[in-house]
Amino acid sequence: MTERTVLVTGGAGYVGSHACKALAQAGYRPVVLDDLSRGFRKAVRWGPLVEADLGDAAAVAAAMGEWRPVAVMHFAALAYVGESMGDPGLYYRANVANTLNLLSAMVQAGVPRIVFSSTCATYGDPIRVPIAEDHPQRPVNPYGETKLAVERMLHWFGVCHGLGWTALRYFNAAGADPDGEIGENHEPETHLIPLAIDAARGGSPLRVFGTDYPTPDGTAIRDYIHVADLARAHVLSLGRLLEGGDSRALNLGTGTGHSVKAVIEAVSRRTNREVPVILAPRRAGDPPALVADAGEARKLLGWQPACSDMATIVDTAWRWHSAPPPG
Ligand SMILES: NC(=O)c1ccc[n+]([C@@H]2O[C@H](COP(=O)([O-])OP(=O)(O)OC[C@H]3O[C@@H](n4cnc5c(N)ncnc54)[C@H](O)[C@@H]3O)[C@@H](O)[C@H]2O)c1
Ligand SMILES: O=c1ccn([C@@H]2O[C@H](COP(=O)(O)OP(=O)(O)O[C@H]3O[C@H](CO)[C@@H](O)[C@H](O)[C@H]3O)[C@@H](O)[C@H]2O)c(=O)[nH]1
Repeated sequence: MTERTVLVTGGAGYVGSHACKALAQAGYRPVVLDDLSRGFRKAVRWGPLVEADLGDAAAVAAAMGEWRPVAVMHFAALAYVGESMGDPGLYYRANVANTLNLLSAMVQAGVPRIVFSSTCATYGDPIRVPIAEDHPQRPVNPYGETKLAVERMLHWFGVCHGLGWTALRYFNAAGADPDGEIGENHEPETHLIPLAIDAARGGSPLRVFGTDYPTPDGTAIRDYIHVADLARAHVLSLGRLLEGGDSRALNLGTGTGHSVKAVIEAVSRRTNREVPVILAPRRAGDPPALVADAGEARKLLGWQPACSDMATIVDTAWRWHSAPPPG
């Protein structure tokens, strides 16, 4: 076992690359395993890249044997709700079957701990807001269902193989590295804040999906959590597992909701530009309001969001989208 080495699947992607930076700053060596299908070679800056598909069980087992990590952080997944509704099989293969390859390789190599990217999409349409970890999990799309399947898989690998795990249920990841080294880069981009910024810069007008929600201004409410705060929570979760902390799921959010309209206003304020909008019908599968009760993460990890106020989220995202570093 190489004490400070952490295998980071999906470390060339948005959240994974920020976690690699936080790991390196905390003295770990992040080894990224990514097939670059939706990530970027230039985002792998804090350790080596193993270019491999998680679907290739032999390659995953070989990486585990070669690097002998003390733990795995598992970000690699497909993460578009709409895409999952069009091709659920794709999502079961990418998110469930591939994770089975990963967990099997971990058991075989004796790698005892994993921090997993789960999502508030495992809760489905909330019956209570803010949403705590004991809220019923009834996903309303295959994406959320596959993430829940992995949570159950982790449970049974824990019971049967002694695997230690933390499933971090993120709410809406947003923002960019405050130093401007990395940021959000999805192709196609479907997320609200980058699309609002693009609209402010003269791109396509932003479509506001739904103005008839039962919310104060009629638009949907989400809990936006800065990607650097997410990254820090991963490092704290890893530390907790290394110290023998129990296996569990934790919500990561701020506890404060922002409507689509409020986000647009924040982008407009920061950029000093108008955000052209088109009012559009609701997007299928979008609940009216998702807000986290993240009290457990605060208590167990000693974690506090530090840069998740909307002005900082938009400021870091705007700086990244205005001046991505070359290379
Ligand atoms: N972005 C959010 O708001 C959000 C919210 C909740 C949960 N999550 C979860 O967090 C994780 C990261 O999300 P993201 O926004 O950074 O996504 P992303 O698409 O930016 O990153 C995913 C990375 O995984 C890699 N990958 C995908 N399939 C692979 C495979 N078969 N083999 C190897 N690598 C593969 C991609 O190349 C990419 O680099 C995902 O598991 C996602 O479900 C994201
Ligand atoms: O062009 C757009 C895009 C989004 N929205 C709205 O903005 C809000 C946020 O949408 P988006 O940024 O697409 O995030 P979510 O659909 O909430 O999903 C994200 O957050 C989930 C957890 O909440 C994760 O599981 C997903 O992976 C991640 O994509 C929603 O109300 C959307 O309807 C618009 O009005 N117009």
